[in-house]
Amino acid sequence: MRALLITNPNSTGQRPEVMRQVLAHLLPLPGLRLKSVFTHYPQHAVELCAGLTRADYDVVIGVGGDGTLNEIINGLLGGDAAGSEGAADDTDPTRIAEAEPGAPAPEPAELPALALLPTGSANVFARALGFPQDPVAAAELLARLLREDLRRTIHLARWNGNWFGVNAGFGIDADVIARMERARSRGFAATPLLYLTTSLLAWNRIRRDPPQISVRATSVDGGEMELDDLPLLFASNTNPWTFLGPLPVVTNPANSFDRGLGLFGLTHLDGVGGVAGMLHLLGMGHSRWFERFIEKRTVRVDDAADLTLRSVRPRNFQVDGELAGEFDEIRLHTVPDAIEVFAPREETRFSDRPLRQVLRDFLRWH
Ligand SMILES: Nc1ncnc2c1ncn2[C@@H]1O[C@H](COP(=O)(O)OP(=O)(O)OP(=O)(O)O)[C@@H](O)[C@H]1O
Repeated sequence: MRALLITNPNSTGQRPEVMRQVLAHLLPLPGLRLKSVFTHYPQHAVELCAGLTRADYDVVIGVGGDGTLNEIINGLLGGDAAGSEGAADDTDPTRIAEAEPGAPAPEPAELPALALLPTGSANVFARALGFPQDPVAAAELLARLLREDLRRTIHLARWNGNWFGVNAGFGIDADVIARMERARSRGFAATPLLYLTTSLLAWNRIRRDPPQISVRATSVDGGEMELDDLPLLFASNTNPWTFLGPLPVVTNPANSFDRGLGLFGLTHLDGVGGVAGMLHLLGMGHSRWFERFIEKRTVRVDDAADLTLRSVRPRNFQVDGELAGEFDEIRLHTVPDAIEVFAPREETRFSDRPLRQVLRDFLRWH
């Protein structure tokens, strides 16, 4: 088996000692021919993966966080990375509405399969696939998956021709990422506690100045939905949508890598309903009575094929945890069976954890 290991030295948990232990699990695999490279700058992983086929490598193993994953899938599947870079100043809705949805995706069997070892801060993709947060434990699991050739094909998603694996949206998620990037540039570590504090500040800000997002969604079975003036809206390819340390933010419990995009929104942020919505986002309140209570205040689609999000004015837009620029209109769609991944077969059902377990995990993490 020929493997390309792409390591992002800038990812939060990357250390030489971690790499040594990761390689100690992978190198003894019989028949493995491993080439190891480091990324030298943002978007380098896109260049490293562009045009690779199964004839070059059987598997590309990313060592990094969700940003590294995003670059690898855009390289392998042919995303328009230049388009996302240039998007920062492009807020002309006409141009975006007419944007090409992107070149057709290659067949999964023609591409190297994908694997990811989590050395980022959130690592939503790797953890939602069932990998442990610790990269060395994840490498041990990956070694077994490679040895037994345990792979599955998963859905990915596109935005204006580019690809994403985890989530995308404009609103509070993008604002939190913008604030986190500012904090990191000032030398603060991207700890879960900083994420939590930043999220609460951003929540307070959008309560005072709600973004007014409208959405048009078509589900895989052809159903349609149109809503306006939502203060909060997320689109996700994974379940959970994100993690705050051990705390999974579960927006769409029925969502998975085998279904269309999940869409989750809140209609109001104020009052008891607003607090309930926030608790729900923090992984609490998946009991039947709580679900019924917030049902009237939430918008949820678990299997969306196509989505158009609009904001009354240009807002930060985030993709897989990285800022992609400011937009007032974005088109997203799901691509079924887009890529093979080495991952455990069994689904991880984060939303089934009882409240006691959620609280225990949260306290242990502190
Ligand atoms: N050599 C490098 N120097 C600086 N930045 C890099 C380098 N290689 C990759 N990058 C950039 O680092 C950014 C962050 O990477 P990544 O998302 O993998 O880690 P993270 O932010 O720690 O994790 P997570 O997204 O899971 O929170 C990516 O946007 C990527 O473009």
